[in-house]
Amino acid sequence: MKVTVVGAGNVGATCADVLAYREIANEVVLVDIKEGFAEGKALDIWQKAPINLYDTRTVGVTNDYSKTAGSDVVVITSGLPRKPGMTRDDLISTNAGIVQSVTENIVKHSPDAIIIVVSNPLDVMTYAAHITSKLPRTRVMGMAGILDTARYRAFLAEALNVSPKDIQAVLMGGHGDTMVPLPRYTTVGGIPVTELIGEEELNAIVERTKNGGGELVKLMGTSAWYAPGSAAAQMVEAIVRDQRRVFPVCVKLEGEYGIDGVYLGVPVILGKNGIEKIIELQLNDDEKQLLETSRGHVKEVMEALDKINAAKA
Ligand SMILES: NC(=O)c1ccc[n+]([C@@H]2O[C@H](COP(=O)([O-])OP(=O)(O)OC[C@H]3O[C@@H](n4cnc5c(N)ncnc54)[C@H](O)[C@@H]3O)[C@@H](O)[C@H]2O)c1
Ligand SMILES: O=C(O)C[C@H](O)C(=O)O
Repeated sequence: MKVTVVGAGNVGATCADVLAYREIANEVVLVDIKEGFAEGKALDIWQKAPINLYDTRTVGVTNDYSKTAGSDVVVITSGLPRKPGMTRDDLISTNAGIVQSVTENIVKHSPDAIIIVVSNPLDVMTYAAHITSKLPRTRVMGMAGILDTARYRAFLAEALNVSPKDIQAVLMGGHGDTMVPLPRYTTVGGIPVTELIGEEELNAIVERTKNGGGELVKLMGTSAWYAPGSAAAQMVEAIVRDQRRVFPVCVKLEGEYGIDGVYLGVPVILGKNGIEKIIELQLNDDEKQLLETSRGHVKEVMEALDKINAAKA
């Protein structure tokens, strides 16, 4: 299995490293626009192989997509991260240009690839990659839900003083302030979370989760990478090993949840064909309302992208 990761910065290099040391792919190609940068990162990861004992070959290239040819999965992390005081949506005009040109190159050299978008604003960059690639929606998806759910699970594990391994949760909607954590679908070792934690504390955790990316941007001056890079690698693993994992993933909705033509995080089954199935939960009225708010926000940013593209055309 061959996996390309575009963008050898914080998230891309972390993702490549996880793919390598966990031997999720046989070959990982890292691509960056900065001269020598991807080559350096790939060499560093390869030099770790004798220490951490793995065989995955890592190759770095500067903007040379011929080396990515025949990739089974491509992860797009190229683009600016936000700085303190910015929203993810502030990145739209710069990152749309980058994601669209990268997608053209990917599809030219790997027409059968499955594409996982990580660049922000996530839902709209998934839209950008999808319309540029012209691939079926099952093969172009965005990573955010695994990360947002992991933050929620990590905060819950801390509050309950239990292993994060035992916390199962699902979260829906856009990757931003309007994301929709679902306490009704959160369990701790099979026990509904609401039996273990008070409403006020749970609400505080939900709010912290919604602001999870911003909390890290404030602390570090740039956005997160360990959890995001690992989350993207987990999606790659589900695909290349045909694991049929159930994850929240950003995908174009075509009637599911009563939503058409908007890219939102929903629970899916992820396997060798990409999105094998979209799972439709029976949401209650409050949850439906939250999802509708999220849909409205993502739709607005999608329209902003349409305007940017129309102005360029
Ligand atoms: N979806 C998520 O949950 C999530 C999580 C974290 C970060 N992100 C997003 O991922 C993106 C990357 O974040 P980062 O922290 O790795 O940033 P970074 O600045 O460390 O790395 C980005 C890399 O992209 C490269 N790049 C820029 N234009 C390129 C092009 N045309 N072709 C190839 N490479 C190009 C840059 O040279 C840089 O090395 C940001 O947009 C960030 O907001 C998303
Ligand atoms: O917060 C960001 O800008 C990066 C990413 O979307 C995250 O949630 O960590």
